[in-house]
Amino acid sequence: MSVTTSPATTDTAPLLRITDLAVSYAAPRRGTHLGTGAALDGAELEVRRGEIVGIVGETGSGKTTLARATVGLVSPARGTIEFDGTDLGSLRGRALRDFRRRGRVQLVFQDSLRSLDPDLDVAALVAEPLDIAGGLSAADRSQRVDEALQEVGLEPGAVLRRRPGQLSGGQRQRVALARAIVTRPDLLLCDEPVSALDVSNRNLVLNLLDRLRRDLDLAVVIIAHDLSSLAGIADRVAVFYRSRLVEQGPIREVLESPAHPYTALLTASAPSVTRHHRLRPDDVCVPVDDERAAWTADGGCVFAARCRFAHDACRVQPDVLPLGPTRTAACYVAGRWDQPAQPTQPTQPTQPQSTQSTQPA
Ligand SMILES: Nc1ncnc2c1ncn2[C@@H]1O[C@H](COP(=O)(O)OP(=O)(O)OP(=O)(O)O)[C@@H](O)[C@H]1O
Repeated sequence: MSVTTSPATTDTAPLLRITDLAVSYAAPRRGTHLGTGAALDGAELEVRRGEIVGIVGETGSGKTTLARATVGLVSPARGTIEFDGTDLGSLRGRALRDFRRRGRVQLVFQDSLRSLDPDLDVAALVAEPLDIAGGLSAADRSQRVDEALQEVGLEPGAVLRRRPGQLSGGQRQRVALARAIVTRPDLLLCDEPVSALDVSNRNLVLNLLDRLRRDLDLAVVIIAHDLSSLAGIADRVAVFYRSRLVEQGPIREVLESPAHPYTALLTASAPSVTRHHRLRPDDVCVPVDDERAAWTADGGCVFAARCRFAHDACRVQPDVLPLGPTRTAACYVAGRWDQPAQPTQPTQPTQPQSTQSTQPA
């Protein structure tokens, strides 16, 4: 697919600002800190109108939890989620109900076959969020449904009376998107929107998301397992590992010179999207080390067990530190893996060197 450039700039205020977000599905065990068993710990994210931000990380790293917390499906244990200047955690009662009803933030679930009610036809599925919002005449409601379907490239007459089981995977994903945009949201969170699709449908859906953010001035968050589905479409990327944000920045910079060893591992595992360096997984990873795995369990760096560059300092989880105006990483040796880690001090903010020059011998 075509490579896009960011229409959003960092000068504009973020539509979504997530700060120090922590979520735990189970109460922390006595005497342990939240990090032990937390689904998400200290997540940060900013998303602007017209911007696509990718969230990438391995299974269980907290990506879906971040999206679920943003739409209020799980409650944070700590941190704030600010949307268009409002702290969503401060909303109560009627204000909260009104916010949810308006559908300004929509989540497209990972599996459209399971998330769409199999007994409803497309007309009812797409109209449902409008019915929750209320206030539309039958004619307006039907017009909005038609418009949303056309916007995602579906001919209303051909699909309105079909049920999810009578649609192809690509069509179902489009219906899920039509349902999400029918309320004219400002922010769309898409959880693995293309992971169940074949390559041609993947590109169609990714291109569609790209067009929607432009046509509708949407802020879009795309959750993915792999960098390759984000490379051609996202403006920025946030990388998660084991409930932690380990790196974020403009996607081209992150791909060309990953600062965190885990990001480097991801890029090394996706050579099709990183023409610019010669990293191999073994350059950043070692077989899991039990001793350093224990560091993680005791509050150390979440990546220490696999990291070729782990150092004594990594017994303490590094904070997310700025590497430049638009880039952060949580690593004591971010992008400077050929230099010794500081035993007690985190690295000072610095631009990562190009990966070529940090290539381990
Ligand atoms: N409803 C739940 N109850 C208990 N634990 C949960 C629940 N949902 C997720 N978790 C746990 O929280 C952690 C983060 O899960 P999450 O689904 O957010 O990760 P993810 O990065 O989206 O994974 P995937 O890519 O597989 O969807 C995992 O350890 C997971 O097992």
